[in-house]
Amino acid sequence: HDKWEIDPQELMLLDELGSGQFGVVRRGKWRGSIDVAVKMMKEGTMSEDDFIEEAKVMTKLQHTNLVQLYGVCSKHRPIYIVTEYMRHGSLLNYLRRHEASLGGNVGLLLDMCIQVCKGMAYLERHNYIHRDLAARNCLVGSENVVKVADFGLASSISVGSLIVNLMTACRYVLDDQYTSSGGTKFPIKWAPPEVLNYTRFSSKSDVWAYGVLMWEVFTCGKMPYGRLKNTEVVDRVQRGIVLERPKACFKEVYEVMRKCWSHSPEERPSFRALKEQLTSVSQGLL
Ligand SMILES: COc1cc2c(cc1NS(C)(=O)=O)=CC1=C(NCc3c(C)cccc3C)N=NC=21
Repeated sequence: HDKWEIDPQELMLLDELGSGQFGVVRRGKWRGSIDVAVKMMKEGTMSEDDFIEEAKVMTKLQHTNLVQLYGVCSKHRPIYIVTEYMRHGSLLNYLRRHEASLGGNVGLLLDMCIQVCKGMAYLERHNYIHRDLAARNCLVGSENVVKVADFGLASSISVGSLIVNLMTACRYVLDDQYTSSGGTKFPIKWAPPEVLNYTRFSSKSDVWAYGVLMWEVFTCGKMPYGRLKNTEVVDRVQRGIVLERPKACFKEVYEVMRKCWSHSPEERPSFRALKEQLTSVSQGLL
């Protein structure tokens, strides 16, 4: 990926952007004026190949609703991945910080969902599975632009998705964001039955997670299933109990969420179909 190699001399690193969901990320300036975000590979937490793999996946995927890769600095350690800078940070933080102004604005909430849906429809079209879609893994830029990020685990369905499934499971073990004492804290609350039971990831398991993301958006960042323990959530999901309708969410939109939570993956709409449904609901609003 020499095409994607960035000269570290052209990068000026600024403040840290929180070492939360995305690992250690810092704001930066590239060639003096371009705002960027720089993710450093944490030594020893994940293999270098996985880190470079994430960058490789990002070089293949370009869409207005996917966080755009600018390049990598792989000639020194730690390795850097450089992307466009999203000034409002994660969608989850944005929703929680702006509940007052966003709460009543159903049109804006729906528009954010549609933007994520467009990014996911692009991944679906290119046969990539995200595997960890949630509001914490989306980023917000100027003018309420929302982009899907952290598709580091995305992989093409054709290429050994079983291996990636196993890797995914281990990543959740390795990555301290997902482990807690005693067992891995797999993002249970965004996982459909077939993932909970057989780690069978697909674009339709991404659709289930997208339904939960819609619920996060319309509740302005509430935790799905509140304080229920993971075991209780697994039990409910397997018994077909789904999240309740958020107050801010009117019936047509909730109906779309519910379809994303169909027990069998085949009954869930594709992202392509979701995009049509949600845009027509949104036009009905105007
Ligand atoms: C303003 O606040 C932020 C802004 C960003 C941000 C986090 C915050 N703050 S926080 C933690 O949400 O509170 C992460 C990024 C990012 N890309 C991340 C990225 C890189 C660099 C490499 C590979 C993959 C990915 C996803 N572009 N802009 C921002």
